[in-house]
Amino acid sequence: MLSRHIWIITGPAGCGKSTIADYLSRCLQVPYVEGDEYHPAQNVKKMAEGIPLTDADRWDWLVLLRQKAVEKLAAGCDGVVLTCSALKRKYRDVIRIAAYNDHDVIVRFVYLRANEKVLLERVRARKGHYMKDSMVKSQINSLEEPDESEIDVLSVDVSGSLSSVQGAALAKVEESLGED
Ligand SMILES: Nc1ncnc2c1ncn2[C@@H]1O[C@H](COP(=O)(O)OP(=O)(O)OP(=O)(O)O)[C@@H](O)[C@H]1O
Ligand SMILES: O=C(O)[C@H](O)[C@@H](O)[C@H](O)[C@H](O)CO
Repeated sequence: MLSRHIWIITGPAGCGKSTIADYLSRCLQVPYVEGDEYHPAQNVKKMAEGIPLTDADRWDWLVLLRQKAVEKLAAGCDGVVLTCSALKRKYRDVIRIAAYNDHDVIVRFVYLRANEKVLLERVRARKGHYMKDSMVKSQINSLEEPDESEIDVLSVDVSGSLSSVQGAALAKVEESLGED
């Protein structure tokens, strides 16, 4: 059987996860699961009040996102694009379990790398979203950037224009598809 990919688009608030996930899912012609839609109401309420989530707040949500992605593959899709901040290594490990459970599944992270200044600019420019710029600091404090030991991570610098970031992300995904 052909391997099927979970492309998980990660990084802190404002790095462009939703924007890049939408683009990649259209290019790859696979469905897109928006992780933010699966936060329980109490998580959204906390974030909207400027209170960072804890590990305990995120745990069930991460397991649910893994399940949603696996369900798409089980339904016959060749792949799925999933957005999830996955700020810490142990959160990424929760998603990696999908590949341990089923060896036909390949998990690849696309980490959207941005400094605090870029994140603040993008969150401030965005209208009508519960995640305000006051949360960027806590996102960065929680972030454990993937290092070279996490060989399933494709890292993309997102400080450039949207079209350049889209191109760079797609190129890394296509290169990875060729290797897988
Ligand atoms: N490369 C880019 N250049 C300029 N603006 C961008 C770029 N990428 C994304 N944006 C804009 O930055 C804002 C944040 O992007 P987006 O909502 O996709 O981020 P996100 O990581 O999904 O955020 P969150 O985790 O808070 O939902 C949006 O207004 C988006 O249009
Ligand atoms: O783990 C987290 O703290 C959350 O997933 C956040 O990253 C938000 O979901 C996202 O930024 C919404 O704007």
